[in-house]
Order: sequence, then structure tokens, then C-alpha cells
Amino acid sequence: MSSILEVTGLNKSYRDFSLTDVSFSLDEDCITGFIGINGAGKTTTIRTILGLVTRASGTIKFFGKDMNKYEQELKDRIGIVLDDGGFYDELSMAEMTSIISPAYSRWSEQDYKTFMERFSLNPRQKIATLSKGMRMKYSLTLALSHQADLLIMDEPTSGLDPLIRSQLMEILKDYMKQGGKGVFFSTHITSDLDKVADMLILINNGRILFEEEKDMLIDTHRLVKGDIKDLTDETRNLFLNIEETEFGFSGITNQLSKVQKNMHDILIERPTIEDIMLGYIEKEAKNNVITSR
Ligand SMILES: Nc1ncnc2c1ncn2[C@@H]1O[C@H](COP(=O)(O)OP(=O)(O)OP(=O)(O)O)[C@@H](O)[C@H]1O
Repeated sequence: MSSILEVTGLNKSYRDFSLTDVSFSLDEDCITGFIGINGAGKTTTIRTILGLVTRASGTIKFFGKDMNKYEQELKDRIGIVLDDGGFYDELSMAEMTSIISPAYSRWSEQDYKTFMERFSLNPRQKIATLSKGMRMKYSLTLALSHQADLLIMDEPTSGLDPLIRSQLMEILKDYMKQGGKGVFFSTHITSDLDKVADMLILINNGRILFEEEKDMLIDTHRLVKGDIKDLTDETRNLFLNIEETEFGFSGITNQLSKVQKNMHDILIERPTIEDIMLGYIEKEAKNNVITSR
């Protein structure tokens, strides 16, 4: 499998936030979910790898080529969906499209019309009058209309109703069927990824906490529920996080066999992506408290 994007040692600082040594890679034929809570650094990472904000250090290679040297050629091959879209509000979608489409060497008027119809968008409607969801659908239409080899989307599902969200997931699966393509999309709505993602990358406080195959991640973690009296210093350490209530505890573990050896009368469930994400975030928060003491 060849690499579609390689990000190595990316650093970027704002006054109160930094991306620290962000490295990851995307393989072709993979849909990768870029997950993290609000303010984790998803948008900053995406904008930085696309060269929309400057970086302090790091290398970015799309399709094996350096973004600094081949920016125009590479952007021709990337379908981009950003939250603001960068559109001119006073234009209609048709007028905006006539400005954007010549920038792409493989623009397909047929694909454009198909997606505009699929999303029930009227090309004559002014951009200023589009709802948030319609704006997102228009962005998606543009990204999907120039035979891109990689789709990079920042929170594409935010503002979309559940019907359109599931339609989008189907569109992504169809897009991948062409072969040799890749999708990278950020979201904090992890349920969107359950059906479609192959890989997951978790970012928190500007650092990558894991980059893992989704199925592997779910297979190696379990949600355990049990009685608080079974929690000792030793057993607590077997969990990424623990939530205690008056009825008992629940926690995420990646050491199930040890948990089973040391704890009895427990319920073991398959975790969701969100359970695992929160487990790692809470574990990091706990570690940060310990190291800052
Ligand atoms: N231009 C900027 N100047 C200063 N700080 C910024 C700027 N852009 C982003 N930040 C800060 O960087 C941090 C990460 O923001 P970012 O938008 O990358 O997070 P996110 O993971 O995309 O969040 P969300 O899910 O809420 O969109 C935030 O604390 C934000 O305030």
C-alpha cells in the first residue's frame, strides 16, 4: 500500500496553543478519521498541512512529493472541504463555481451536476442565503467534482442532518471504490466513523495520541463494568479511565486478560470509538496532573 500523505515533525505555535511534533501518514484505499475534542488541534493541523497557515517546522509530502515544491500540482489532486469554504457571499453558486472550476485540470461538469442534484442545490441560489448544511453540501460538491485522489475534509458532517450524514458516508464509500484514493476527515462526532473509517488518528492538546486501524483498536479495548469494591490501586492501573457512580464503575482497558484475572463479577462490553477516545484523553489528563505535581 503506498502512502498518500506523510506528515513528519509538524510544529506550529499560537499564543495559547501548539501543535507538537505531529507525525502521521495516510495510506491509499483508506478512510482515515481524524478525531479529537473541541480545540484539540484538528483544524490547525489540516490548515497547516494544506499550507494555509505557516508552520514552524515539519515536512509534508502528498503522493511522495514535497508540498513546498509542488503545491499547485498537488492541490489539483486534493478535494478540500473546510468549514468556512472561502466563498464570495454575493455570488450565486453557479458564479462561484465558474471561478473555482478552471483551477482544476480534471474538472468534471457531469460530476458537478450530479452532486448538485443529489444534494438538491439550486446553482442560481446566492451563497449568502445558504444554510450551514447547504454550504457544506456545496463545498462537498466542489471537492467531489475534480476527480481528486485525496479528499481532506474538516468537520464535513457538522451542520448536516442525520439523513445527509449517512448519504455522505455512502458517497465516501462509493468514492473509495475507484481504488487508489484516500479520505481524511476530522470530526468530533465519532459515530460517523463507525461504519466507514479504516484508520483513526486521535489528536489531543496538539499531540497525536494514537494512529491505529479502527478494527484493531476496537478489538484490543474493552469497556468493563463492575463493583467499586474491586477497585484497588493495582486494578485501577489496568484502565485508561474509570467512571464511578453509586451503582459501580465503568472503564476502558487494553489489558483485558489481567482485568479478568484480578477482578470478578464484571461485565465486559465492546467499546465505541467515543469510549476509547475519551479513555485516552482522560488518561492523558491524569498523567499531566501527576507530572505537574
Ligand atoms: N489563528 C489563531 N490564533 C490563535 N489561536 C488559534 C488560532 N487558530 C486556532 N487557535 C487555537 O488553537 C486551538 C486549536 O484549535 P483548532 O481549531 O485547531 O481545534 P479543533 O480540534 O479543530 O476544534 P473544533 O473541533 O472545535 O473545531 C484552539 O485553542 C484555538 O483557540
